[in-house]
Amino acid sequence: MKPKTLFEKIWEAHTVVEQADDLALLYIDLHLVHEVTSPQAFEGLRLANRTVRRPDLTYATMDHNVPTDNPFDVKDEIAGKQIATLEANCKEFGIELADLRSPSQGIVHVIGPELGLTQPGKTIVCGDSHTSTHGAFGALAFGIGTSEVEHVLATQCLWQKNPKTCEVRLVGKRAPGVTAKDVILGVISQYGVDFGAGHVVEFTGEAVHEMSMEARMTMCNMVIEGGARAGMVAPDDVTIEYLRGRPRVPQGEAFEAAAKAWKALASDEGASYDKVLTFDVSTLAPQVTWGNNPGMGASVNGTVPNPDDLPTEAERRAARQALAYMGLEPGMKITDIPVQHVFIGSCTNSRIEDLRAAAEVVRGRKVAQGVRALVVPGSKQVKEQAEREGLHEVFKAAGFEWREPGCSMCLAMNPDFVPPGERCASTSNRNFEGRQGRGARTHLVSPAMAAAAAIAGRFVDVRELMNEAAAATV
Ligand SMILES: CC(C)[C@H](C(=O)O)[C@@H](O)C(=O)O
Ligand code: SF4
Repeated sequence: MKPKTLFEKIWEAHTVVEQADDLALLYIDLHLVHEVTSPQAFEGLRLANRTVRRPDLTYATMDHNVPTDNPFDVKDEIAGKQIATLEANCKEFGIELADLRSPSQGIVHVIGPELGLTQPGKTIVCGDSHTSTHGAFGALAFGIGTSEVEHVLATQCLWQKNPKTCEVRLVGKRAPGVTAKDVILGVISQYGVDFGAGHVVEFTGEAVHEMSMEARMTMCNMVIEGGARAGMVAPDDVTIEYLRGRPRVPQGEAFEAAAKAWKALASDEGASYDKVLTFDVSTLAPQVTWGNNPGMGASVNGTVPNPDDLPTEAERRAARQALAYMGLEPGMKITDIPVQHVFIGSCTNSRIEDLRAAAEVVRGRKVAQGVRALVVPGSKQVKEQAEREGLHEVFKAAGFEWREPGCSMCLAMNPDFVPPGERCASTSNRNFEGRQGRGARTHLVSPAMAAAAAIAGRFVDVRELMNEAAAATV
């Protein structure tokens, strides 16, 4: 039998019918829904007098619009309407909803995995581009548009063009202080924001299998910023142990049987990909983006590039425009860039491990004068866990604000935003113009690097602070 990739196995198992021109009708195992991209989809169902085909495979939450200081105090009219509409739609169509009072509420890509809804081998969709996050479990997970949301609600199926496959082989061992966020930023900087266009990426190699599920999720979350359709990691023991005992996974014997099937999903020896890239993580330093796409990044101990040095006219033009927007000079040291805002949160980096890493850097230190720093846990469960571990006290004692779960400052769709011309060290995934507010200047970093920037008031190599901490404990 021809060896198959993880992607091919899932794709074939879910193809209901195929069309000659590379189109397949896929069965969808899990449909996640949030308040921003669902209202018209439900309206479409109503107008056509349709019901939701599989409410039991559909799960909704609210995250984008929720104010994270007081979730119940929604002042914005559109936000309030979208939240109320989701509530009404879930009731009308019989869909389970993690609403603002639910202990399960949080960012859609954080709660799917932690509830165990996300499982290896599933096809998972959501009207949201960062649905790729769930691929960390060896699922085929991708974002869809609102008309597709309606199609899946009505039929539980979706037409998809057969994508190509791309292996991103991670080689070497990461140095301490270099995180999954740095790896994915490094990959996108090296291979460009469209390296994955038309492809489903599978991360392979020891460096990814050594990673925790949280770290794998960070990588798969951001793979779409490299243009990919989805990201995946083959299920292994780390995957199985993360899922064991979660509320929505099979329990007991059934779990063991499922685990066996999940492990068999891994790409077969000798399976081939349409494209193979390798990335050496051993020489990587913590990354900081300086521009307006996630591929415009540099090592923290490097400099802002001089646009004149770039190879193509298009790159030179893009870099000039980015530097003008970002208010940066060519050749300046990354560590000379000051920050006024620090945001630790988003579906990229708001899980418990992210908060632990940031708290480790912050412990016993103070946020620099003039810096506003926010920690926004990705879900109620992350928040509770962090509070059980006392992380909130570490953050608050240092001068951070400790918030309720939501997308928050990741995008300016709720009251948390960065004012024009001000700069933010952000653990989110997009640094586009205006992403965190009109005129806001976003620098993407890991949670540890964001925490270090909060303490120093500028970008610093977090490894220096880690050494200090280590020295202090000897
Ligand atoms: C609002 C939503 C449609 C959007 C997305 O699809 O990604 C948002 O989550 C984002 O990160 O920009
Ligand atoms: S946290 Fe940011 S990237 Fe993630 S779903 Fe929310 S807005 Fe999109």
